Amino acid sequence: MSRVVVTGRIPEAAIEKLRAEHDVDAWSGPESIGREELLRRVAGADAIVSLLTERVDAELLDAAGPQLKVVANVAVGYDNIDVSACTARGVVATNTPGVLTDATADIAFGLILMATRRLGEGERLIRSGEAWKWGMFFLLGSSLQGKTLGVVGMGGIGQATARRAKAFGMEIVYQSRSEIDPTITAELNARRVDLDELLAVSDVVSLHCPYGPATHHLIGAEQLAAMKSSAFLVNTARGPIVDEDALATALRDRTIAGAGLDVYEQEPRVHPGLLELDNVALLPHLGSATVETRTAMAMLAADNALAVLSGEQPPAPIA
Ligand SMILES: NC(=O)C1=CN([C@@H]2O[C@H](COP(=O)(O)OP(=O)(O)OC[C@H]3O[C@@H](n4cnc5c(N)ncnc54)[C@H](O)[C@@H]3O)[C@@H](O)[C@H]2O)C=CC1
Ligand SMILES: O=CC(=O)O
Repeated sequence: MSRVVVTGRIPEAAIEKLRAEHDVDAWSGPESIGREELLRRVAGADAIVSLLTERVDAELLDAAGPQLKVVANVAVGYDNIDVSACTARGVVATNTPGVLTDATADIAFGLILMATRRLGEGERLIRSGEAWKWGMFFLLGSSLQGKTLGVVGMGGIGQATARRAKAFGMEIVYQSRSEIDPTITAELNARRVDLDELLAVSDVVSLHCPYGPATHHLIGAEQLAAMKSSAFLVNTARGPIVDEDALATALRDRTIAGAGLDVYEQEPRVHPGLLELDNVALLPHLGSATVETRTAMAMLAADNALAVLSGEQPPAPIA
């Protein structure tokens, strides 16, 4: 029997699956586990099932000890994990791709609608108790039909967001580091462009690339200035891909028309400049937050951990 440490609350079905074979120590406190407690608990662990709020770095891996075999992140994004530090210690790192693709694309498209149709503003107005009535020019937004969606990072979630946009009558352009299956781009009638062209031609720019040194502040003042003044920026990827200071300024000065955000540079802190603005829709990192999706993510993370502990190839290794 191996020792499995789970760093936060995850669906019970996944805990039961792990418990059927191993000794499981699952953090179940109402708050996230503190760093000191985490460092203490991982000592002697053979597997760590981690949440994206936990930093898995050399310090944590060393605190676990040389018997550690696997870090199974319950997320597709793994910018919280130092993968080279894992590799250097012979620890397999895994993630949960695929199972959260549709849920996250739904939130990306929800933010596109919130931003372009001013849904948050309308909701806030009703709840404020202020008088309102239908008017020809009341809370006018922007239509999506015939407009262009620019997808930055045409992986699983980028493609699923593009599919939704196509159903809304949008044209698709995309920028991606890797080659995309031509049958998918043909189905979406999607045209590959570089970032400069994408920013210049898109009415909505939606970010779906991973976060890392190559994408830190990929969108800053210069890129925002290169967008149409009528365009919207949507970020469901990771906060630090966007320079939030620059975004707050661009939204305030109407360099761009609006934005929709699910992720933030210093989560859970939201840039105070954004909180003051009406032309940005703000969600609290809800991308994969459905019962079905979170269960599927936790089960995949459990399968990843169990496979490595049995000496098998995990279903979703990071590299
Ligand atoms: N808001 C939320 O709750 C969620 C956020 N995410 C974020 O979405 C990201 C994408 O997830 P998936 O689509 O499943 O991953 P994926 O690996 O299928 O797609 C990522 C795509 O980005 C491309 N890419 C990598 N570097 C790039 C760069 N510098 N510029 C442009 N494209 C680049 C890759 O080639 C790949 O096509 C995750 O890394 C995660 O950070 C994922 C799930 C939920
Ligand atoms: O942000 C969520 C993820 O799975 O990545």
